[in-house]
Amino acid sequence: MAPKNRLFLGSFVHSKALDELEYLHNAVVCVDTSGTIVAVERECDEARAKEILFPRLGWDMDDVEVVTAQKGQFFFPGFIDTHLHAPQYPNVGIFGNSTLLDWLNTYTFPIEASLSDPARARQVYTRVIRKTLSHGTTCAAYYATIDVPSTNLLADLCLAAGQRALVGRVCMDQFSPDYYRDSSPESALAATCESIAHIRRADPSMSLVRPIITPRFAPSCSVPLMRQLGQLAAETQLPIQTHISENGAEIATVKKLFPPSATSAQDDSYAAVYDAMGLLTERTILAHAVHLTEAEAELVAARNAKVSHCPCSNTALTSGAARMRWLLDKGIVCGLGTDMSGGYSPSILAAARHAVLVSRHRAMGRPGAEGEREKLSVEEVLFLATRGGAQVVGLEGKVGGFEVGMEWDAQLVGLGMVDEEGNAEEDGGDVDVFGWQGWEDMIPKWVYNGDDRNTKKVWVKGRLVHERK
Ligand SMILES: O=c1[nH]c(=O)c2nc[nH]c2[nH]1
Ligand SMILES: [Zn+2]
Repeated sequence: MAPKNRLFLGSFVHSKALDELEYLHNAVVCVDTSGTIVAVERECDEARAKEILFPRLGWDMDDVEVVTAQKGQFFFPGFIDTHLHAPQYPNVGIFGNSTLLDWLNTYTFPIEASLSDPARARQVYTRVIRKTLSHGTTCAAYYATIDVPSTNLLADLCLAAGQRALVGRVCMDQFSPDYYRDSSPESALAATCESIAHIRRADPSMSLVRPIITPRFAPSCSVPLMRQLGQLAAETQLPIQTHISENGAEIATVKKLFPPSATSAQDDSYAAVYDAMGLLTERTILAHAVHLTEAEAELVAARNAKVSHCPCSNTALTSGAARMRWLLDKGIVCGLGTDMSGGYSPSILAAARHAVLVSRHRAMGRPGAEGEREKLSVEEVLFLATRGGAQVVGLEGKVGGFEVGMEWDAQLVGLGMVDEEGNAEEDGGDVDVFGWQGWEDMIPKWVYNGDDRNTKKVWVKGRLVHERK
């Protein structure tokens, strides 16, 4: 069915600034057939929209779909997951007591290698896309595997399902098992180019799905491979994603594998290695950044590289508690990542909640103003989940908020309004709200207790891509 112009009515909530949400009540948002927001009007209803907006927009009165947020419901921008591994989805929740390097060998490389089976890849990727959409993730920066056909399949499936995505074929030519490793830098580069070409053919305008250059992390990439990928990024201007400073043993490995004599880097720090390889750019997404030194953070900030904060993963793998306030104070653009399956949850709402809690753990033991400053607020983590994420993936101005000219990537959130008999009027999951509670109460209740039961409908670029039955 051809898309219609759409009129969304009700309450809209989005980030205005890092620490400020904006509430638009009794508002309307008009979205045209291309999925672009063409009008936003406060204190307006359907009749008034038809009277004043439709003539201006040249819209046919009788050919518009109307979507109304009911009591206890509101529209919120779609979440952006700035870091996750699609092939690891079957392993969510499975990590035992492992830490990064043994987790990779025990759990992660075997599951990723097994996805060269096309039937399994289709099954897992179909599921991970549906699952993340059902949690309100309208855009995801995916790592696939080293296998080209299944990486391409992931991009195709995102496109078919309507999920906005960056899809990266993983590069790794060392420090990995024989059964799951690129045979040379040249073959890794060729395979990457093959996948890039496929994704570009699949979505020539890159309106929904884009390729992303993906050196797994420094330890698993040789110097020649990293250099070639850096060159490719410079030539193509494509984004890059990788991991940085997640875990102590990993950092020690980087120092051992990449002395400045091998890289011509200014020192043996993790960030300096990427910088010397041409991989630290304004289009680079660095996952974790838990243990960056002062000098490294300055370098990341100077290069305007972005950070994906993955608090569920960092806690699950006992990697550490990222210093988010410190990174933000340096002006480093940050977003949130589930990092499935280092992270155990497909939900960015869960990542947001965990980001708040990790920041409180950082605050403990730091009495007074210093500790207070560590704490992230609900408003801040919702910014990271939406507008911050959009900046991280290079889509700021296009998604992450409700302004004219932006695309309608949104979720309809529904909370459980409790009636006078104590019954919740609709299935609000664990989020019961009472009539006397205001929006400033409802939003934190959603962040702390919400889940996919509250995600009623999800749109990407105006297309309805999930509806909770
Ligand atoms: O969280 C992580 N997940 C991974 O798959 C990975 N590979 C290298 N480093 C990693 N960190
Ligand atoms: Zn990761």
